[in-house]
Amino acid sequence: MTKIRLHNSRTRKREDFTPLDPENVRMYVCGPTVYDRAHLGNARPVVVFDVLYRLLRHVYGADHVTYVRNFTDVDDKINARAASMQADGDTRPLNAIVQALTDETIAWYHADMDALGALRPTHEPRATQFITQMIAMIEGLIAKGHAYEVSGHVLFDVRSYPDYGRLSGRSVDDMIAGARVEVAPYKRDPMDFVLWKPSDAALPGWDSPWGRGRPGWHIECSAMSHELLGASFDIHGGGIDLQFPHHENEIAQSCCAFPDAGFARYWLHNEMVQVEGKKMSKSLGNFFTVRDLLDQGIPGEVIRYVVLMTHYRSPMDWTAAKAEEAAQTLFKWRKLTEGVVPANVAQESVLDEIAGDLNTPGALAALHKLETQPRALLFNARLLGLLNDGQGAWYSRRKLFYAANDTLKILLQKRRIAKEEKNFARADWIRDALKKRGISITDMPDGKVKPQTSFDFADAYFDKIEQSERKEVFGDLYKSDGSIDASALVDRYISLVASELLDELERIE
Ligand SMILES: Nc1ncnc2c1ncn2[C@@H]1O[C@H](COP(=O)(O)OP(=O)(O)OP(=O)(O)O)[C@@H](O)[C@H]1O
Ligand SMILES: [Zn+2]
Repeated sequence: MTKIRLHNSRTRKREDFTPLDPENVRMYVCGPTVYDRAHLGNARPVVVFDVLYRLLRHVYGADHVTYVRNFTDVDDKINARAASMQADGDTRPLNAIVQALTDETIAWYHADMDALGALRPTHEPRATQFITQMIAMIEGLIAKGHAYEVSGHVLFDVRSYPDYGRLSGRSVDDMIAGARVEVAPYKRDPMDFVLWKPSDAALPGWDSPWGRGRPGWHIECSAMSHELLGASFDIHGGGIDLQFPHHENEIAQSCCAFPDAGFARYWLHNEMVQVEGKKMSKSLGNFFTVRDLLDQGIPGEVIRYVVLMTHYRSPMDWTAAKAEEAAQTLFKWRKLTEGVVPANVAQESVLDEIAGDLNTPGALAALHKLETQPRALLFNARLLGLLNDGQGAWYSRRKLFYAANDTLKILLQKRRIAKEEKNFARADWIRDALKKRGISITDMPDGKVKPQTSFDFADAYFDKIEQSERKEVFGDLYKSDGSIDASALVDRYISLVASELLDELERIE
């Protein structure tokens, strides 16, 4: 069996991975707070843990892995967004806005992450569906002396858990000094964090022993992982920005609620997507969404490849050069594997890299060496979630486009040959047919031919094409604002005319 080795943030060591139960390997990853489109940073853990999920499925069998990734659909950031929508004129009650906002954001998230070739996790619990379990867990923590109620709030008492801070390797006093902790008069210790807080009538809220209120963020993950994976499970993942305080707090809650269980055994954290050295984040406003990239015509598979180019424990950034390199490689690989039946064997060179703490750049390098074996290339690329069926539409479009480019070359070559053969009627037919469609060709001194047209012809052509067909013919040219570059449109127009004329030539000959 393939030996999986993972860097465990908790021990700060690379460890052999042995699941509690190989029949049911269990992983929990913190999912998004749903009030906005996912940015590229949010997509990174999705891709990273999808690679791990695929690896576990490969090694233990697809039916022997349970992967849970939650949706945080109750949160002050969601309430704030809903309130600002109300301020902007949305007349619905706040609760209705929150419901619509979270539903819509989840649908976007699914569409965007599907486009990246990420498998849907086994369970995608919404926090609001597990309020009962959260309340029960909080009651248990109070009963054991790990939490206390003050004026409608329930707080976790960090001093009651001596291991608090172990995950991030800090003492409580260091954390107080370094962190921006909310100081509140009702806290016994500034590090104590909220398990439950009161909601006024307008805000989402649930009845509880402490009055109508809502859960804190951290308790959501403790309750949902316990409900769906049990008190002990194998892997817990998320971005490094969650290590403290979120994961520290999850550990404190779960280990105090179920002291005989171990909670999560392997902790994995992905490093951040950065923009000019800073974490990409909504609050800094330095982000672009996955949807922005897709709308620019960058295929999801290319975005995924760019993410895989960097090891998950190193910071990464997005550059146009990387996207270009990814697109060229994937175009080549799709071409090599067109119509090929995948070999059903994982290549050690690829698998060892993935199993060695998810060394995806190493795995990509190993895939390059498989280019002479298309069947192996296809199977092993799919271990990384690349070259999936149903994700190659961009390839077909691009191929069509290249083919259209080729047809222009072929057409002009036919004209050159006709001239050489003194078949001037044919050479003139080509020139005149192009001219009729607004494309003039100039013979350059170096023997090359330069096609030229005015934008008006391209534009008229565009207008003539049925709305429903436009996506097929011009889909890859649209920019994120919905417009098409004039020069891209003109180039495409010339290519399309050339292929039409080639067809016509074939018919009349
Ligand atoms: N720049 C980033 N790079 C990598 N992962 C990130 C980045 N920003 C957020 N994440 C991860 O995305 C996942 C979803 O997190 P969440 O929805 O809480 O993001 P967020 O906190 O709303 O984003 P932001 O930090 O932009 O406000 C988490 O696992 C988090 O660690
Ligand atoms: Zn979490």
